[in-house]
Amino acid sequence: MAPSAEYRVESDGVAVITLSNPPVNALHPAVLKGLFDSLRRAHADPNVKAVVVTGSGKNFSAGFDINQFQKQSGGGGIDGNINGAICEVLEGGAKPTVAAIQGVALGGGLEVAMGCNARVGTPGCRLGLPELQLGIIPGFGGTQRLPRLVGLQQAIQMMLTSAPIGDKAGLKAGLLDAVVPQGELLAAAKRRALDIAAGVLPRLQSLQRTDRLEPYGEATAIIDFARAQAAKRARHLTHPQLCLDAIQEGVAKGGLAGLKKEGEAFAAAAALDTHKALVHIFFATRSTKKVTGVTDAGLKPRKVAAVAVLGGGLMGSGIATALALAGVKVLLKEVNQQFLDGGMSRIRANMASRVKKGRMSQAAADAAMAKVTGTLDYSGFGGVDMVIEAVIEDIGLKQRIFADLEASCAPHAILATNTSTIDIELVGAKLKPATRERVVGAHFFSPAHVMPLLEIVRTRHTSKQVLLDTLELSSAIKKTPVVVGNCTGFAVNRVFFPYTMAACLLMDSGVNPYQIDAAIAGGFGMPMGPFRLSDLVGSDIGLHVGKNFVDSFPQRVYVSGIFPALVEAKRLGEKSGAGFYKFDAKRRPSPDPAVEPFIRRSVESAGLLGKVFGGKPPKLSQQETIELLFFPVVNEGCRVIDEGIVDKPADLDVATVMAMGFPPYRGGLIFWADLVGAKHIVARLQQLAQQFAPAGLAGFFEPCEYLKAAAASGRRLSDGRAGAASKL
Ligand SMILES: C[C@H](O)CC(=O)SCCNC(=O)CCNC(=O)[C@H](O)C(C)(C)COP(=O)(O)OP(=O)(O)OC[C@H]1O[C@@H](n2cnc3c(N)ncnc32)[C@H](O)[C@@H]1OP(=O)(O)O
Repeated sequence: MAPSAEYRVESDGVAVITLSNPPVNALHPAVLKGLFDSLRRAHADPNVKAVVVTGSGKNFSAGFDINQFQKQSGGGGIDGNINGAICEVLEGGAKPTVAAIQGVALGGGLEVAMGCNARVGTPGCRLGLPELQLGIIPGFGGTQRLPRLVGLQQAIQMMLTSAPIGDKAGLKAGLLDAVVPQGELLAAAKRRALDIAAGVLPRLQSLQRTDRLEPYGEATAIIDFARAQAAKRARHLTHPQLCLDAIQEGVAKGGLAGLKKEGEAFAAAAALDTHKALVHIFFATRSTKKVTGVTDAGLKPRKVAAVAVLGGGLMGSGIATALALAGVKVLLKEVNQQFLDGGMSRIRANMASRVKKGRMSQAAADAAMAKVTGTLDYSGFGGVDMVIEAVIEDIGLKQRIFADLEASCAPHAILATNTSTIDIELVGAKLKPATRERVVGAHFFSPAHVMPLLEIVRTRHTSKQVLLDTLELSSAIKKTPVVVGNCTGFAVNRVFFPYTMAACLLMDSGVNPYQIDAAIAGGFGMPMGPFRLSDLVGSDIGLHVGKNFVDSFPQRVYVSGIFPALVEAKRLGEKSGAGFYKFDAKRRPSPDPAVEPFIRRSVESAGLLGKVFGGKPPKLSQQETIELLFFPVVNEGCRVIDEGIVDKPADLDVATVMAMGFPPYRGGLIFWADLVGAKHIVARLQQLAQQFAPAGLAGFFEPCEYLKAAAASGRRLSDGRAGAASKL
């Protein structure tokens, strides 16, 4: 159905304009044109007394059509004409306008609603201005009208957090004038529009209102505070400040001046790489669910209603929590009563923590907990649609478990393993060929009920139906899935291993690890630096996982002496109270002088100072540190693309943002690498390979063929490699 705005005049003299662009009525230019043409028609028609604007289907509108940002540069072609039209024909035309809101009214959608003279909502509707999440600011007058409707304090909060509010909060704040059941929406909106036309209710224009705005001194203090907060929380981002500039101008000089400033600030934000990166992540996140040859194969996903989870440890209990929260029946199996009780209480604690944080009610937590049943044997396994095995990383144990599953489960049941290191083919190696088609990797990230990514690992045997069902389950439990091929580390851990290794290599060259952390966290924008992360994960885990990469890719690893030494001294990180950092009772980290002897010994045994740097530790700028750590990661990411481990390069962007904490406003690993440029990355890696060759470490930096080919041809790394043999 082509995007449009439908127009009809009803017998009571109300013109109903319906925004129509399924599924969310995004404001495509054709919808906007239709809206304004219809409004002009209504104002010119003597039979029309008032206008109601609504959306087709389940939603009012999710805002401006984000696809336009990718098609056109400079903010998708948004200009002052739209704001002019909103003022003239929506807010201030001859006939009053009322918005009838169901579902979402977000971004430009809410801005259109705020341009109307009143708003009627339905239970469950969601109202918000999430533009900052896309690296832009509201551009259809939202920076001016929202503060005038709900007050500056709440408006700024809504814009800076991008978080929508519901119908009750909307009514309380004054954003909605009434909330009525869905079936009465249109009638109630029409009645209100006719009452305004008849002068029974006042005709309010949001842009002219000042009654909800705080007094000037207070308003300035609120804006100043918001600026300081935004500078602290989003120090790499300028668009929150641009948003506040527009708000401030409106408060100081009035709504029309504010609108003008909003237009300038919008254009400035739209020109930044941040906006391009965030729009890329928006679409990339949605496109991971579309897997070539799987989701386009004409198969129907089967519902996974009951899942058995094997192992109630940290991962198993987290997975069980995620499933139960989504209403999936869970059978939790452990080897003895003590372990089972431990697993059940971990799930209960996960639920309790959500209740404490106000994220769910106690009643909802109880209902979710009631979905979980504990067991010590396989007797109930015949009734489940899927099993997720989350026991320790022991190949023999896993093979035995999968043989038991083959015997105990129904012939349709999906048999998934949550391994992060073991070859999935090996896990299913001893099963019948038909059973192997049902074996898949379901790699959750810890804590599994919190982390948003799920790596779905397919083997050469995994059937398309099993992949489709697992994708469906992943959506049901609100995880973003990335389907990947089977290799050591799959996609996420595989691109991650050179990161920690490069950090250690730099430390072993004599660079202070706290300085490295500062460059990567504060400087680049990762949630924490590699050494702080190592303390979070645990040096014992790091050492264990690292061995897999040393075995699989010996030609391009760096093995530091620091991890075995830390593990031996029981400096395991946060869980033992000390690692690279020391931790207080509240688990707050601070640099620890006691780790210095460990570092000194590691530097001495590495011998890099002498072999590579002539005895003097290198003095690297922040940028050089970032390049030394991330270019090997990009290099490995390119190998992952080249080997067909991911379906498309954008999947790696989503995976690195969601699992590694790569800053979303940099667009993910490969998007960022393209902004830096393959040519520069190759040149720098070659230079590093040469520099570290005397220590036998050229292979750690040597750029791969995919990267070199892109640098030579000028192709973007995110274009993927046409014709590459895919493992998917
Ligand atoms: C000038 C203005 O100030 C500028 C703007 O308005 S910018 C736009 C501001 N609006 C937004 O940021 C809202 C973005 N959308 C969302 O948050 C969510 O999509 C939603 C809450 C509306 C719905 O979520 P959900 O039900 O999970 O469905 P979701 O998969 O996200 O979206 C359904 C489809 O609509 C598309 N879509 C959602 N919002 C869209 C938009 N504003 N423009 C274009 N397409 C959009 C999605 O890409 C997806 O397409 P697909 O099926 O082809 O993958």
